[in-house]
Amino acid sequence: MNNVSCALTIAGTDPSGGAGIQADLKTFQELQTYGMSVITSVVAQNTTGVTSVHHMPINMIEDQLEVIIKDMPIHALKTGMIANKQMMEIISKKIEKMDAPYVMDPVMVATSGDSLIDTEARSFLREYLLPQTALVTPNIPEAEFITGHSIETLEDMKDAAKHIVDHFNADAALIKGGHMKAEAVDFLYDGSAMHTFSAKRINTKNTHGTGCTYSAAITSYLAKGYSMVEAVQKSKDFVTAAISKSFELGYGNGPTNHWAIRER
Ligand SMILES: Nc1ncnc2c1ncn2[C@@H]1O[C@H](COP(=O)(O)OP(=O)(O)O)[C@@H](O)[C@H]1O
Ligand SMILES: Cc1ncc(COP(=O)(O)OP(=O)(O)O)c(N)n1
Repeated sequence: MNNVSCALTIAGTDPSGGAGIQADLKTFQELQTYGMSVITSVVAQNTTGVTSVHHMPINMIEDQLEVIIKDMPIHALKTGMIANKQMMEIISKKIEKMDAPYVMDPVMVATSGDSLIDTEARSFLREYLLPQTALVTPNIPEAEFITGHSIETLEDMKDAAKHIVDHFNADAALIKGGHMKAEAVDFLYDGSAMHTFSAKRINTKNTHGTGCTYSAAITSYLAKGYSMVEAVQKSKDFVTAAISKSFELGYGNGPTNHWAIRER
């Protein structure tokens, strides 16, 4: 009987290696979790932006999911880029068959400003996928879209986390503060308590894939059996270290460094 923790990512690709499936699998490996992946879209992008996108046919997404469900243990899973409603419908159906905590990274716009999801899918994500989540991890713009409220202050962030849990039935919501000017502080509401995770803001442009890395780390720790609060705290430490040791690669927002913290 293997005692390895297995994590699944359902997301798009990033050939530059900083975000998407590539960032997720690097993070799973760094955190000693067996990583598996289902590709939703092939994205031609680098640290400066997105050139083109090819969406997988729905039957290809369904078949990738089915071959994993039939054969492999899934101890936790995450979703990243899911570009349209048809993809969300089939992914939602398959997640129902997985008895595992589901972390949603509601990827909508890349750091470069390029949109990664259509408007119909944004609404479907809110109405149908959110209630299936153990945790949703929006950044400020994504949380503003989900709640329909503007977020200017730390109190607004806390209100948004509570609103998402109370009104959209996510089990927990983690509002990430990278887009705020102050410290890098995030708020987790788990249905009963508000938890704060903060770190010094690091002066860098290398934040390509931070959200992907963060949600993949949380998925790893959940797969390993940590509680939600423990998983978020350990992942916050991981992503902060990754940003602080990020590489100067590319002419745009460079990638974070996934071997910043290695648990031995
Ligand atoms: N310059 C920074 N210094 C330290 N932490 C940061 C910085 N930018 C973002 N973070 C942290 O990285 C994580 C990702 O947040 P954010 O960048 O807001 O999400 P996304 O990458 O999805 O836009 C959060 O924990 C956030 O607080
Ligand atoms: C395929 C794919 N998924 C997600 C992203 C988002 O990455 P990035 O643009 O760096 O934004 P954060 O991870 O920091 O939220 C992407 N670009 N491509």
